[in-house]
Amino acid sequence: MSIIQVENLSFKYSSSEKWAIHDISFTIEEGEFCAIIGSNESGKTSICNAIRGFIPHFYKGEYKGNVLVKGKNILESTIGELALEIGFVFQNPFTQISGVGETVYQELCFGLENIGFPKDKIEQRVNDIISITNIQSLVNQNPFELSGGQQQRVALASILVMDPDILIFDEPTSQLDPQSTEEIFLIIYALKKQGKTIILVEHKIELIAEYADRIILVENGEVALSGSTELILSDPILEKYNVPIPQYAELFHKIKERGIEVPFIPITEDKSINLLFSLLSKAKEGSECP
Ligand SMILES: Nc1ncnc2c1ncn2[C@@H]1O[C@H](COP(=O)(O)OP(=O)(O)OP(=O)(O)O)[C@@H](O)[C@H]1O
Repeated sequence: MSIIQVENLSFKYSSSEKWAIHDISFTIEEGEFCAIIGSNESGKTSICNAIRGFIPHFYKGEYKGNVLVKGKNILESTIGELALEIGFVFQNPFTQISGVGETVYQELCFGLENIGFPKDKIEQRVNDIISITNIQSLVNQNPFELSGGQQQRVALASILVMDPDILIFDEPTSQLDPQSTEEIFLIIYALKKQGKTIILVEHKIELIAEYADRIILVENGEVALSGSTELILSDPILEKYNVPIPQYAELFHKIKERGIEVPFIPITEDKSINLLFSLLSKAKEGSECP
């Protein structure tokens, strides 16, 4: 059974005339890293909100279809119950930090204390997450006095202490510099390796190319394309949806246009280098022929 099943889902916010999500269906498998891409206002955040249950529990409007998480319809769970299954990391870490504690450490303990997690196990859990998110040096600081990148790691840690099986990231690095962005992606990838199911909304196509297993491309509230990351991101059709193709794929399309035979279009640095070496050694062999 798929961990997430979205069946003929449509949603129109009560304040809007337009369907934000229009009759979409897809499934996400346990342990999969799925990126949701698409142009602005295409419906990416609304889909995440629907999986997390914010739609229709918090955002009201016209709702059709079903979202099942681990086989259970989200309409049968409260937002609080869904929080134990699905962690949601927002664009702006500031909104995510509760501020109940004066230090990062207290902030991280808060969620667990709130659900009555055994007191003797809190310390171990919190310390594990501090190490995964690499925030050892921040534990005694006030979370509101940290940089954006540090705050995002604390926000992420506060979600991870709850140990949800599914993690949704909605443009988690849009306000971060390249180094903090890379750090967040490395953490997300480590979580995937631990078996978490990851859903990521992100515009940074090179990072999606590097890390995601699968892509769902959304346009006007509908699923326009869905498939493996390599298949979707190597296809120039992406530009029709205002999504750039990765620079490596673009380069190899140009090489192909010049008449050089290219066996496949790579989307990552590693695969591009390997392919380049193989093309060069073929060319060398050809030139050495008598
Ligand atoms: N709270 C809301 N109330 C009313 N309409 C909304 C609300 N949130 C989103 N919408 C509308 O729903 C549609 C889809 O928006 P959504 O934010 O889901 O798209 P998105 O692809 O995540 O956009 P972006 O990339 O710009 O963040 C848009 O037309 C948007 O104006």
